[in-house]
Amino acid sequence: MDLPRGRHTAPDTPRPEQPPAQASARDLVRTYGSGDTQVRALDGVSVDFARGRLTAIMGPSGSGKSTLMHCMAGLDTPTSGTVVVDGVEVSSLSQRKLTRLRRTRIGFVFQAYNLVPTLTAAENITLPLDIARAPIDPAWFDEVVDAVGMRARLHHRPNALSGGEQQRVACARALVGRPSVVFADEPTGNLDSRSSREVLTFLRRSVDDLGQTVVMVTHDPRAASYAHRVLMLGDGRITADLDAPSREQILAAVGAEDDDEPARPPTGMHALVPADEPARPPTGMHAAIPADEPPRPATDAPAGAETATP
Ligand SMILES: Nc1ncnc2c1ncn2[C@@H]1O[C@H](COP(=O)(O)OP(=O)(O)OP(=O)(O)O)[C@@H](O)[C@H]1O
Repeated sequence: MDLPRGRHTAPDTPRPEQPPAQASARDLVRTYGSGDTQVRALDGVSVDFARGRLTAIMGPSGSGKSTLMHCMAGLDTPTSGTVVVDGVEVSSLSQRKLTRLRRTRIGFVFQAYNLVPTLTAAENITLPLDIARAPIDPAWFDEVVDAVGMRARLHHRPNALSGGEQQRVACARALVGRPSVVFADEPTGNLDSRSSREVLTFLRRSVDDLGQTVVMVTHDPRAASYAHRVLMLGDGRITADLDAPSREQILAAVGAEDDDEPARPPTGMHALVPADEPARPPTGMHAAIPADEPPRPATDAPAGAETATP
């Protein structure tokens, strides 16, 4: 295979330095349609997503990025091949068990934030757990909320939040159930560069500081440079596998020009929290949810809370 220059390995080469896989695909094929119009969106993809790593998936439009992620997350069914998430073979599950897996083991972040407009930020964050009737760990809720810097905005509804803030709420919602893997599909696609940096910094910190495993589809080399690893797809196959590439290496792999964007911001879990944000209250998450708020029907669940959709 003709891989781009840089630190790379062939896709199927064992990666001894990697921690154990949290999610894997073997010989994944996904075709759509039949006959002359059949599209082979995935053409035999085998990949391991290591635990505690941020992996970016890049590639031209139509190369199979979303299809790969949807198959990994149990949102699409492969034509052949296997997907294993957290030791469970996703591709063999019944619909009921698949729904349960998505609710409890997988977090989602989409380009469209998919927040429920009638709920506050705090309620949106806990929505998947509420629908799944799963317990909420107040300390973890606090940690996630502070990590995304949304402490001062917990009572706001989405229409009172900026796009970046809404996406940070969506990130917190994806993480609050401590999923095995978070799948993020173009999480910065609707954001300006500052908000993108905030969301990407959080996603990277969620891996480095909270031990999360994140797989992110992106078109943006700058976004991909936050990843520990970048996979390139082309025509439904993995064409490059880059370890901790620089933005220059990513740009070379995608054949794009550098646009001189400033370097990534300083790291640090709480770097996102504005300096003027008030100190967090001593109480746990229940202080964040108004007592007079009516219970939410399960039908409110947006696509982003799909993990919790019955
Ligand atoms: N539901 C579907 N029915 C038919 N064809 C599909 C379907 N979903 C995806 N495809 C086709 O499969 C191929 C891969 O699509 P996919 O959305 O995975 O690509 P992508 O790399 O995510 O593209 P983009 O960057 O534009 O989102 C494309 O040719 C697409 O048209």
